Amino acid sequence: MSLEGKEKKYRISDIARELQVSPQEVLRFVKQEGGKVASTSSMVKSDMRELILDEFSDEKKLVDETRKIREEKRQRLSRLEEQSRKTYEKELKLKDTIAAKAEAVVAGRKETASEEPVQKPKAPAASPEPAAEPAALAGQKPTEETVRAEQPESPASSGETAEPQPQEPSEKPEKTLTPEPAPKPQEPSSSDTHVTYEKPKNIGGLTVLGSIDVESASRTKKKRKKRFKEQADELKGEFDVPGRGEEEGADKAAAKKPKPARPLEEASTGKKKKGRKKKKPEVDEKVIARNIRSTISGMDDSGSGASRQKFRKMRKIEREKELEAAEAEKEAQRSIIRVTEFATAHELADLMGINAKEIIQRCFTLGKFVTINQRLDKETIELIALEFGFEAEFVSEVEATDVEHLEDNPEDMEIRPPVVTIMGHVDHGKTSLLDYIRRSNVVAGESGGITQHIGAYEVTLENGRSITFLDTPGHEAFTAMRARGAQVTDIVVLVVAADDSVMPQTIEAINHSKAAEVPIVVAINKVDKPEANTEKIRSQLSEAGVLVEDWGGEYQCQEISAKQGTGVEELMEKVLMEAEIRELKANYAEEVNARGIIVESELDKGKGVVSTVLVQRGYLKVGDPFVSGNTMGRVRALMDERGKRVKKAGPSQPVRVLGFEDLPQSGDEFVVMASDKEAREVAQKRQIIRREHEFRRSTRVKLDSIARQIKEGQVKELSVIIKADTDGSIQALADGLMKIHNEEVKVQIIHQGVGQITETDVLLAAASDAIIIGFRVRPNINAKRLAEKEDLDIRFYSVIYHVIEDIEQALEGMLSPELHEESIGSLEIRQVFRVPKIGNVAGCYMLEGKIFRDSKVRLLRDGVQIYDGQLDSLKRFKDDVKEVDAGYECGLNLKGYGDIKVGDVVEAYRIVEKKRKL
Ligand SMILES: Nc1nc2c(ncn2[C@@H]2O[C@H](COP(=O)(O)OP(=O)(O)OP(=O)(O)O)[C@@H](O)[C@H]2O)c(=O)[nH]1
Repeated sequence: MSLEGKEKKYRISDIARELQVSPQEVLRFVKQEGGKVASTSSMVKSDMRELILDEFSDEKKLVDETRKIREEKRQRLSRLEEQSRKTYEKELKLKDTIAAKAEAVVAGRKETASEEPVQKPKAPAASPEPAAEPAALAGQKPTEETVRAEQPESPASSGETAEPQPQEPSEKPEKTLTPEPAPKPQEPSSSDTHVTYEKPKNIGGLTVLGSIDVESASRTKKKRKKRFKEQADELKGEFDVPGRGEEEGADKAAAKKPKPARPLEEASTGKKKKGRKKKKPEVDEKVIARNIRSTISGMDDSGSGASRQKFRKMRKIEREKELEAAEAEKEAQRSIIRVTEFATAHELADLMGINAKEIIQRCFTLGKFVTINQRLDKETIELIALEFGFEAEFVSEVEATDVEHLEDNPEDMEIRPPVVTIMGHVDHGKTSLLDYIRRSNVVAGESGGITQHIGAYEVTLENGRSITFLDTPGHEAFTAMRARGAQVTDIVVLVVAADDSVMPQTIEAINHSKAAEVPIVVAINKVDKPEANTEKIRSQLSEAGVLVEDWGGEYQCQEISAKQGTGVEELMEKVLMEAEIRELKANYAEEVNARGIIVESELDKGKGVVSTVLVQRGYLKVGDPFVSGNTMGRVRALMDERGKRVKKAGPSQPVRVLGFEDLPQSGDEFVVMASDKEAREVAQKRQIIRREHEFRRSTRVKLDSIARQIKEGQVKELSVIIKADTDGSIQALADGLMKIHNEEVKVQIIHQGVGQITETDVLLAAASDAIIIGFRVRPNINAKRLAEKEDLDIRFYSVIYHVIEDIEQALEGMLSPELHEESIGSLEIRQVFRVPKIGNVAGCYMLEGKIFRDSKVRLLRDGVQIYDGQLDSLKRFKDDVKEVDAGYECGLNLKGYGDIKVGDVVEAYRIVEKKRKL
């Protein structure tokens, strides 16, 4: 009674097994439904079980269908086995009979009767028909046995045994066997001793235990035989695997061949009926086992679920191999130290597991004096590491301070939604596809809140499964992320317009996906257009190395119309199928520290830094302290793409995060730390290293430090911008520069032009890390300021030989102390007075700096130098003065030069000697 009252309970893992889904998935669902369960071995009541079955109804259907198919196949197979078993039994019985008869014939008669039975069995053995008989003529069985006991041959089979029967009894065989001589001659057509068939009729000796209507029985038998043969052929065809069929055939032949030999031996020796019987099952088992194996493997090949299983198996093996390789690499990596440039002696010592003193001593022997906290340059680090038997691998600050990746507990790993990027050529419909998916799945299904662009969004399909799309169409974003070491995309949907063709960007997308080893699902778009030619696209794709499934390849392909929405659902199914094959999993444990990747960041006026984080591990929760790139923070708020606040976000879920101290970059890793303190420590460490880099590494190529930069491998070519007063000067300079030979570095002129140095020249130089050579030209004021700000090297020359010499020496690191021109002030000529005896006098306004009476000056017209010399006089009103400051007017005239015009600029400069920096 109490048992009846007790409701039946089911274990979660059993239900999961039944549904062939992950127990964790079921557990999660039960928890979602409010079930109080602790683990996958917890029990649930039948109503919960119903709920689970309901939730996983698709999976259940699939499982049921697979089971049904398997069951059918198994039944057919066992039928076949049964038939073949019976056939063998029959054959062997027949052989016994024949052998016995042969003995009798040898004993009782003359002739070559002993040969006949040997060949005859061959015929029945070749055809499995008799197997149908026992089933059909069950009533005969006892007859067979009884007869065998007395005179084994005759009743053994009503059909085939008819041949030997006539050898002994003459009465019955005639009745029973009259219809048989007809079929017999057909069977042993290969035999050479058919003649003897006629004779057996006279051989009597059978004991009749009962009579049967052989004619009708044989008709039915024949029919059945025929039917069975057809069935067997059909099944054979169905189960046969190329190559296996032959094997099996060979097996059968092998199994059959010895049989005729046995009766022959035995017939001649006339013994061992028992022994023969004992051997029978042995042969049968082997053949059957082989049949089963080949049939099952045939089933495996044909089953769609099985191919997935196969793939999983392959993946498992692959993963094991990867693991082994990783282990081997780990071993090899033990002698490699990952160090940032400009690490301190102390840090380096820590990394190598030695005392900092040893490093200081070693540096001393190398002629370098360093202190424990002194930062070492790349070259020194490499040298010291080598001295201690290590190889230095230089890493970025983020890599160096990478937060330890903790192992995931396999129990916490659950299937996660795939992350998809849509790629394709311009105008092939990427945005339209994204829009359609979004419209049909997101907006429609949700109420309230305006969907914002957050760089990624999750779509839940009708079947309840989700896909996360990275809303950054195009391979640039994909590649940019990858360049930062972030592999976020699981699957690429490659959109190709059916009314166009495979285009350069399509090829690029394919190459990028392949390089990243990301699977591609092809979407042939715009099939609604009359000019759409999908076959052409398939062919072009195959040429581009993407052979689609319909053409026998491995890439799934779906024809769609992003505009009308046709095929989009199927496309999503294919994406999910691809994801399923890949078994994308993530750690769903509540207690692990979440990790993710920054997809996008922006500075919001009201909210501060807002970043979209794609969670990859664990649950990101409000209040979590984190570090991301060089910044850190504490999660102040989490929002979905509709701006709705959420409390947490799990794997593959994109979420807007508030609480960053600074703007992180997309592709930066986002790691939740145990405490604010730890987060701050890591972030600060990264910031220090970054600052040090910026400080230590001169980003600009400078002529006086180029040799060092070449040595450090930072510079492989010296880019030069030439600005000169005339075309002739440019040609002469360019020719001279191109002749400079240096093994490690080559000179490349990236731009040349006549006229003053402008802001554009400076910007170009800044962007391409070039130096500017001004040959008898000067920069305008803006260009000058920009060059100062950008810390750009602009060199001024008036003699071609000096340019070539300087560059040659610079490349060799032998640049002599530089005679550097320092501009001290500039004036603009606003009036020109003609003074008798003196010549032209300029009325000027001091624009900037100062001018001294003994200053060297050059006259510039439109930035081009037209005179270089000295002042003849410098006056304020009528008085001679020694200097004039900015903002004042003055009068001056140039020594020996009177061709001055309003608007010309007089630049005062001095030559200073600057030591070469190396
Ligand atoms: N007839 C038809 N037109 C489509 C289809 N899909 C996209 N289009 C049209 O093709 C044009 C380009 O589509 P987009 O979605 O902007 O293409 P895209 O690849 O995102 O283009 P970019 O963002 O410039 O790279 C638009 O005018 C769409 O209306 C479709 O399935 N059928």
